[in-house]
Amino acid sequence: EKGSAPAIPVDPRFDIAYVTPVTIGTPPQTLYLDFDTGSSDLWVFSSHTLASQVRGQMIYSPEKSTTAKLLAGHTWSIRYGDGSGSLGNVYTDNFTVGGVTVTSQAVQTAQQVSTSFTSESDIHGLVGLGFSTLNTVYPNGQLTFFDNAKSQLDSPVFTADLKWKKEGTYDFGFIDETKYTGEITYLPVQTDPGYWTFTSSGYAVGDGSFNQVSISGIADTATSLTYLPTAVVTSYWRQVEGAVNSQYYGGYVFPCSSKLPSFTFGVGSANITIPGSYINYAQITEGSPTCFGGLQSSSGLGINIWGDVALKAAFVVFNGGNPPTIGWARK
Ligand SMILES: O=C(CNCCc1c[nH]c2ccccc12)Nc1scc(-c2ccccc2)c1C(=O)NCc1ccccc1
Repeated sequence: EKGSAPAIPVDPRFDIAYVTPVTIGTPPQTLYLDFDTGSSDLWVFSSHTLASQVRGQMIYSPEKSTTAKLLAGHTWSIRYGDGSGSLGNVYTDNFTVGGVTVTSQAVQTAQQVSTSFTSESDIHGLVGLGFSTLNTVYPNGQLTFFDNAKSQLDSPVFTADLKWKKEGTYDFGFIDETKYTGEITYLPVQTDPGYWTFTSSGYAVGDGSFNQVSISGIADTATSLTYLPTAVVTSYWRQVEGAVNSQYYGGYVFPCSSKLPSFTFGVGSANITIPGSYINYAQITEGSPTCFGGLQSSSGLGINIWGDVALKAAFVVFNGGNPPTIGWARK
């Protein structure tokens, strides 16, 4: 089996996230979910979510699905690094994305969500594509959609082809050769604690010299920006006149009129180049002459995150084989 589904940017002004249509239950209920390689819970806005915390999101109503089954005595609660989070109960039901169906997928129904999720009416939940060890369901952890689907896929892989301000795709079970140029470079993945963690071989700013330095970080489709070590990020923004690391705005800001240099990162003996335009993330407020950078320091996080700003410059293969590996190609 194999499938393909669109990755639709939530806000065409700036790619804060990408959502993908899925159907849950019988008869099928359609929701648009954020596919997330940086976590492993599949949770949705639901008929159980506090009404005051729902603002236009589509919801999953298990009571309207003839195939929904409550996973009695199970609950979940997740907290993301940005302080956002959600919690609730668990059902199993039919879950389909891009034509691939898992018949008894654990679907975590939210009873409560934090304000950042309430305010994002285009995101109706998340589909965790990290390793199932990160799943928060208690007392028994549940498998991700990919772990459940793996055995029925032609190949135990999924790929991300995210695009700048345009619709991209997630493919399941196959690698579409038309989506990339040159070769795919595969790297080993550290699966502990459960992220797709790999080590980049270094970086270059614009057409400057390449700095050979190992940068261990996670490939995260649901983190908008890219967070790298301070030394790397400082050497990038030093090339931009007027760029400052603003305490007030919580990161590097710069004059929107700047022409930003590209950022190249090493993957084995190959490399991926992020065009400067991808690193001009957004005006700090509508109409402001000051813009917020898409490349920020990871020093406050304790982890380096290759988020959408980096991923959308590449074709990325998440290989769930034994051992798992991650593949990068230019496109
Ligand atoms: O959680 C995810 C992926 N799901 C995000 C879902 C989500 C959370 N608000 C959302 C809002 C909209 C859509 C999806 C989400 N990735 C990881 S791995 C490690 C960290 C981390 C650990 C410690 C400290 C910091 C990060 C994060 C993290 O918190 N990223 C979000 C972020 C990272 C930095 C800054 C802001 C956000």
